[in-house]
Amino acid sequence: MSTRVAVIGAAGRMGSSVCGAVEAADDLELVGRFDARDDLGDLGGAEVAVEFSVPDASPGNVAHCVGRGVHVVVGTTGWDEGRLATLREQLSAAPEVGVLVAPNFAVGAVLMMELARRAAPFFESVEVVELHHPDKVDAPSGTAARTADLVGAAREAAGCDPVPDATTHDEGGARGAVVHGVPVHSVRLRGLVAHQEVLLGNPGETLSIRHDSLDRASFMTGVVTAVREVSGRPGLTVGLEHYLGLDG
Ligand SMILES: NC(=O)C1=CN([C@@H]2O[C@H](COP(=O)(O)OP(=O)(O)OC[C@H]3O[C@@H](n4cnc5c(N)ncnc54)[C@H](O)[C@@H]3O)[C@@H](O)[C@H]2O)C=CC1
Ligand SMILES: O=C(O)C1=N[C@H](C(=O)O)C[C@H](O)C1
Repeated sequence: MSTRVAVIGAAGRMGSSVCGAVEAADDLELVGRFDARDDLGDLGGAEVAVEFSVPDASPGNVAHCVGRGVHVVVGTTGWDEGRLATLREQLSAAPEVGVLVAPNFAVGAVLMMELARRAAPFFESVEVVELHHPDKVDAPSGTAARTADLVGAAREAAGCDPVPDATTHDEGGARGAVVHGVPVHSVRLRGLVAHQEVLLGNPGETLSIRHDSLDRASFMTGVVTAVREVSGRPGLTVGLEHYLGLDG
């Protein structure tokens, strides 16, 4: 029996790739493609929805799915703590439904975040540089925000000092955004897809942890894995690492 899948944001860069990946999988059946202004209705009878739209629309779309008992795999950015708390409440009324919110579905990016989290307490300095195609509407990227959060929390738990920085004049914001005490810099450049480097420094040494998504194919294995597993993981999961056994 195939799993019936709907894609929300289906006309977009990610949504159209996901439609192709679902169609190519023998055990999945694409039953609905939805984009802006479409009525999600019964989601074409889907058991699982995949949501790659825009940050402002994603919470409403996910709530619609949860309200109809449809499991959801969410890749859209913008899921801050407030939005996640609201989703947890919605899920408490539908305890059988599984939702995965993952800032990045590329296996290498998940490993980059985990390596950065583990390395961060051993270094005085840490900064994140994310680089993306110029059609991206949000900055910093969801991956960079999540990385900085994980790194900041790990440093806090280890009792690290704040990253050293003598800057007193930065009228133009050249030192970037600061997320959980970690400077984050965003580059938008034609020709790029999705890239990130975590830079760590100590006296006399640096460590760079870099991941490059050269094609949206990099996200599809993670998305398809999540579609297959989400119904067996009720409640809210944040991060693909939990589906890959990297959370132990
Ligand atoms: N988690 C991950 O691994 C990845 C996440 N992303 C994120 O996924 C999101 C989408 O990225 P792209 O596909 O590159 O953007 P895109 O702009 O190509 O596609 C977004 C699509 O959503 C549609 N849309 C707008 N409002 C909608 C609504 N109310 N309901 C349904 N659809 C609506 C748009 O018409 C468009 O077709 C972004 O937040 C991006 O950061 C992107 C790549 C990987
Ligand atoms: O918009 C993109 O392209 C991407 N968005 C996600 C993010 O903001 O982290 C994941 C990946 O970086 C590609």
